[in-house]
Amino acid sequence: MSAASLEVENLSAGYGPMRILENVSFSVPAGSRLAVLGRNGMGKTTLLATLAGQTRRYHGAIRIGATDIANLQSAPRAHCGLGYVPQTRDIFPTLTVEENLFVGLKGRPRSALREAYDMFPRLFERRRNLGSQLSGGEQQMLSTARTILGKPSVLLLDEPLEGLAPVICEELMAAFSELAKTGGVTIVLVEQRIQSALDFADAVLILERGRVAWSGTSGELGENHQTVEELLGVGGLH
Ligand SMILES: Nc1ncnc2c1ncn2[C@@H]1O[C@H](COP(=O)(O)OP(=O)(O)OP(=O)(O)O)[C@@H](O)[C@H]1O
Repeated sequence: MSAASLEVENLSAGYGPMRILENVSFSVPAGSRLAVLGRNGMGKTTLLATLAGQTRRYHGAIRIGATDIANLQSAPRAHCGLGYVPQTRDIFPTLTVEENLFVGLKGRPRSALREAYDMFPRLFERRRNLGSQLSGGEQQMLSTARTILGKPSVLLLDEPLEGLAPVICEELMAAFSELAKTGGVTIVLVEQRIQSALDFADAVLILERGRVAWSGTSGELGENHQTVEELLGVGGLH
């Protein structure tokens, strides 16, 4: 699939009766990169999980290109081009790296595995290792590569750098940037490392208690120290 736009309109969602997101609206043009920022517990993961169809949606539209996917279950959303890499890095620990990647092929030929190995050469080196034998960074690479093999047009990444050493973070961010440049995919990134997110993204959305508190370009936020301090609770970018 090629990159598609993502449009979210008046989205309210939560868990059972507990409303977390309130009237969230934003749009991400095809092929561009949005970073979703916010302090802990502000609804970032809930937003991605809602886009992926894994929470209770009260109302609102979610469009990939011209298709409204809001009433679809998770699996058909994936068929419409939505790729989701959750914070939990849902890999299969008892399968090898290569077997994990097979799951992502979704009917594509085995030769397509080359795309995953080109993106993350470490996975090729460890292709016969079990998922449980991978480091945190390698698990993140595997989870991302498996999703990418499904050729999503919109890719949701939830805190891919969490708990990883700086050198691995750089490796991952470089791979994501390369993917965004050449892979024909629209990317929504939830990240705590603000500077990494700003370096990566074209546009930024800040969530505060489940609502959009600020949106603009990465450049605008980088210069807006007051907003960074008020909404992200940090004195400077890191
Ligand atoms: N499965 C769940 N059931 C009920 N409430 C939940 C569930 N998951 C999250 N919440 C609540 O929803 C709110 C938003 O949580 P969410 O994980 O979306 O925030 P976040 O911005 O991603 O936080 P963090 O940066 O800490 O990961 C929090 O108050 C959290 O306690």
